[in-house]
Amino acid sequence: MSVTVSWKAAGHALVSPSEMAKADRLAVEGGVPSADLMEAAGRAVADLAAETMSARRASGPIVVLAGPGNNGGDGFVSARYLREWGFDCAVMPLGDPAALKGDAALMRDRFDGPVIEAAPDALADAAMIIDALFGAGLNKPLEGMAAELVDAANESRAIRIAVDLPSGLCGATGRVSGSCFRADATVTFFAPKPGHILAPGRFLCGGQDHLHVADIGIKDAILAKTGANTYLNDPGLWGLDYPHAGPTSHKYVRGHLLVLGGREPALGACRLASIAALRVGGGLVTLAAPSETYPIQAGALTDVLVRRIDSNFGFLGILADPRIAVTLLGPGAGIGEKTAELAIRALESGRNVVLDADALSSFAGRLDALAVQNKADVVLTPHEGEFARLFSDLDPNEDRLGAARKAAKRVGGIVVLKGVSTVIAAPDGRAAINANAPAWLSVGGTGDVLSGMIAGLMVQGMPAFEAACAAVWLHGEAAMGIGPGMIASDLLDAIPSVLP
Ligand SMILES: NC(=O)C1=CN([C@@H]2O[C@H](COP(=O)(O)OP(=O)(O)OC[C@H]3O[C@@H](n4cnc5c(N)ncnc54)[C@H](O)[C@@H]3O)[C@@H](O)[C@H]2O)[C@@H](O)CC1
Ligand SMILES: Nc1ncnc2c1ncn2[C@@H]1O[C@H](COP(=O)(O)OP(=O)(O)O)[C@@H](O)[C@H]1O
Ligand SMILES: [K+]
Repeated sequence: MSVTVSWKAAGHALVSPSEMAKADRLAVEGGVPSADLMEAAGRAVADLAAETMSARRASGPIVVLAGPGNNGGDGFVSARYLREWGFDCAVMPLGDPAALKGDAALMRDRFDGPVIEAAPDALADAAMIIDALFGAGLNKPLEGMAAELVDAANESRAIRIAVDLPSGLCGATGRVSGSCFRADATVTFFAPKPGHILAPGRFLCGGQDHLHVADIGIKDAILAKTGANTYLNDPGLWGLDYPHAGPTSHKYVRGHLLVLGGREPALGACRLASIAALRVGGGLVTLAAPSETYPIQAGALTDVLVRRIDSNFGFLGILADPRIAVTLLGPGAGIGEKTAELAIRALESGRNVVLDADALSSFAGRLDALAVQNKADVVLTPHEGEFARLFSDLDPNEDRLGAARKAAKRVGGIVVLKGVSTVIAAPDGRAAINANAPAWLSVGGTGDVLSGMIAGLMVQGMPAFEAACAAVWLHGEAAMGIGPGMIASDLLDAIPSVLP
């Protein structure tokens, strides 16, 4: 038996179902018979099924649910191998198997084992259920017998394996409407799809350690020809751009960041961001504190330079220092005209700018005010609420990846759409999906730490998209290492342990 490749070893490009269809077409045009692709796909499913039966010491019947398209064809192939290897395996087709076409019909004809009538009750005794109902071709919510079979499978005690995608899950968006197969493990082909990584899809595939990517004979060189520009966020994506300190480093080489100070009640937010920027290697951080908060900030901070500002002019005076390469505005800054004005001036100054929290909300409903001529990079880090205030016509709940991409194009900057599946999108179309963030990050102040980390990497010269991806990944990794009960300031202390 061949062993399927775990997704972590399979590189970090993700292909959408339509890019996958293109890869399939190019492989066939390049001389690979399409039936060979299906044969390899079904074989990989059988490999994982057999390995799982043995690893779990399971015995008993295996039922393959086979849908009306090529996903069903993969199912027939897997059933043939499993019977050849001595397993008690039957195929339960959805609808009339005589209606199968093309390669799927060929694989139906090659299968000479039992074909049983679709009946949810018949799944109760299965030791394993293989879901080959729908994959990339899913185009509407499951209903009728398909939904009943999936619901019965989810309720059964059987081990559940999904072919390509759990049926009901959209491969492009990770969305589910209606029933969806809940897999213990999933085998996909050639490359993972965004839907395997974006929540809730990630959890329905069995989790990241249970997503297997099988080589089915499509050459790696085809990947570039599909136009795929979506990535799993991991160090392979940004490691080469990571700014390591070297013998010639000094604090000015490592960059000087200016952070706009906060107001009541979120006085600590700008401190979290400032310290986070230093923790990722920023050389110097100046916090511009409004005069009424100056004594508090100066008293609370040891490593950050604190300067008093009496008005917007004071901030602009500090910004005039040519050594300041990046400005971060937003954490605790207060929503309103003053903050918006400073953000615009920072953008106009040609500095790289990170806009977070209140600096984003200050542009609610008037995004056009942000569209200033800025030759440098701008990074926006909205959570879903802030995203909705800025981009009311884009719905991340429909298509998180697409919404972040459109937003990035619209503002001409990097958009970091935060949440359980943070998406980092660039105006040139690149996008990364993050998958290492634990749920205990959902506590006040963690977003401030993240924007500080992004600014702290950018100030060292790391390109904006890579800096945002690196910060999001390191932020997740640091949180993972702390565990439940974490608060935002714990992250600051944990950052050094996860730096590359
Ligand atoms: N693209 C490739 O390179 C390869 C694809 N393969 C398999 O082919 C699959 C895609 O095959 P298809 O394009 O035939 O699509 P599917 O087998 O996913 O779906 C088949 C048909 O079901 C219908 N359908 C969709 N959603 C439905 C719903 N909710 N209720 C009822 N009917 C519904 C649609 O008309 C669709 O065309 C992949 O997921 C994968 O398993 C493999 O054979 C290997 C190679
Ligand atoms: N359920 C979750 N799973 C993983 N990460 C989460 C979850 N909820 C929130 N986060 C992360 O926590 C951070 C919260 O940021 P934000 O909402 O801006 O908080 P704050 O403004 O209080 O700092 C973001 O990095 C976000 O991606
Ligand atoms: K499936």
